[in-house]
Amino acid sequence: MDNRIIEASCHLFSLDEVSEHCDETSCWLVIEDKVYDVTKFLSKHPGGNDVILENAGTDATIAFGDKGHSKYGIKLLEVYLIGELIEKDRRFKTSNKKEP
Ligand code: HEM
Repeated sequence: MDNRIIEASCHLFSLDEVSEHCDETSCWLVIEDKVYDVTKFLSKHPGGNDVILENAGTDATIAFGDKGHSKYGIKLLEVYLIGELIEKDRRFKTSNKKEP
């Protein structure tokens, strides 16, 4: 298990906080209640930065899932994981993490 991921998952954010990171200077996405900072990935995205920026600061679960990303694409998300949503903003309710 990757310690970096465990540590990153301890950070809890609200959707409001995520929504402040909505452009190329700071671009966060929510996918299945996890929060990703993909700012550094924008210029590397094979699908271009526009499609990510259109979803910047929002829950991009559907947008990401709709494009049929490969296993590699899904795995790559882990690199950009910074935390997860607070309980009240979760849609998937899969986390056991307690809020501080
Ligand atoms: C809402 C967000 C996103 C949208 C709408 C989106 C859309 C797309 C589209 C349309 C392609 C196809 C490009 C082509 O074939 O010309 C693509 C490819 C790809 N995307 Fe995304 N993407 C999103 C976020 C991400 C994120 C966050 C990652 C990883 C950190 C990622 C990783 C990849 C990879 C690796 C490919 C190449 C094909 C594959 O391996 O699946 N994408 N994306």
